[in-house]
Amino acid sequence: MTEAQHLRDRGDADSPAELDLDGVSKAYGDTLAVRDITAYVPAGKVSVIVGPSGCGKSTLLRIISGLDSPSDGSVSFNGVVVDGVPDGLAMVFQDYSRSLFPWMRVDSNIAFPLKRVPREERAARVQEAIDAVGLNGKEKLYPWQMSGGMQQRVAIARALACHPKLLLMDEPYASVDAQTRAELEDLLLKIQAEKNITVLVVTHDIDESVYLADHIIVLSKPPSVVAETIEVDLARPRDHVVTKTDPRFVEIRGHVTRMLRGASVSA
Ligand SMILES: Nc1ncnc2c1ncn2[C@@H]1O[C@H](COP(=O)(O)OP(=O)(O)OP(=O)(O)O)[C@@H](O)[C@H]1O
Repeated sequence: MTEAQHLRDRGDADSPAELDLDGVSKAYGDTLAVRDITAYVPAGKVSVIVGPSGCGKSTLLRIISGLDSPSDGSVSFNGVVVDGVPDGLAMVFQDYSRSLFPWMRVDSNIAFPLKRVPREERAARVQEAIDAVGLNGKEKLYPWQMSGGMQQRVAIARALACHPKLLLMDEPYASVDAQTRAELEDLLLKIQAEKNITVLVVTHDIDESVYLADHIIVLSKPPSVVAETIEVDLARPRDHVVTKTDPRFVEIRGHVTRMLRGASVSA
């Protein structure tokens, strides 16, 4: 068996990551933000977390990314308990204006996390990421010379250049207009299918959750638990008109809406 095959069999090479959340709780002083969250994020799929405001979605992403630690329970990344930022994880935040460096051009912003990668490979990865998000010709612009949607493409390209096995996205499209949001949703689905990455998205937008997801993790009111995990059995590739008029889409959207509005998401 070659080294590459060995690594791949262990899930260490190009294969997407899986995540296991086992009884995760997080308290901030006297405030219990999440309690006993047990959930599975399968490899090579799009999982989406939805829940009422303040239910601890961002807290969970911080714990998964190793930026914060749980008060109880654990998160495993490919079977290894997370106790720091795992290799193979990249994150995209809502606020691109704070995550991109305004004094760096697009190509330098994308190359920034690749400092330890040899120069030729770094250039190839930057080009590959630019191609993936359709930023060709914009390499030498500064972020402030671009629209919000284009800036978020830069942030996504920077994450992709790291060749992530898991892409975490915290409300990634909450700051762009509806048309751009739809384009970026399709871009994410295209990239996820082409590159076979595990994607975990937090969103407030119920339409977006159903449109993107293979499965949706619905959190309850705080202190939060998993109220339900919903398998989204809609065909891929998805399309904003065809998918959103599918009776199954309407049914799942209605179910998630009722869960978020109703008593069924009470803890
Ligand atoms: N660093 C912190 N210190 C103290 N309390 C915190 C901290 N971070 C989050 N919290 C509290 O934990 C709870 C969950 O917050 P969190 O931001 O994770 O929820 P959320 O679901 O992402 O919220 P929203 O939907 O409004 O974005 C809230 O009560 C919040 O005030």
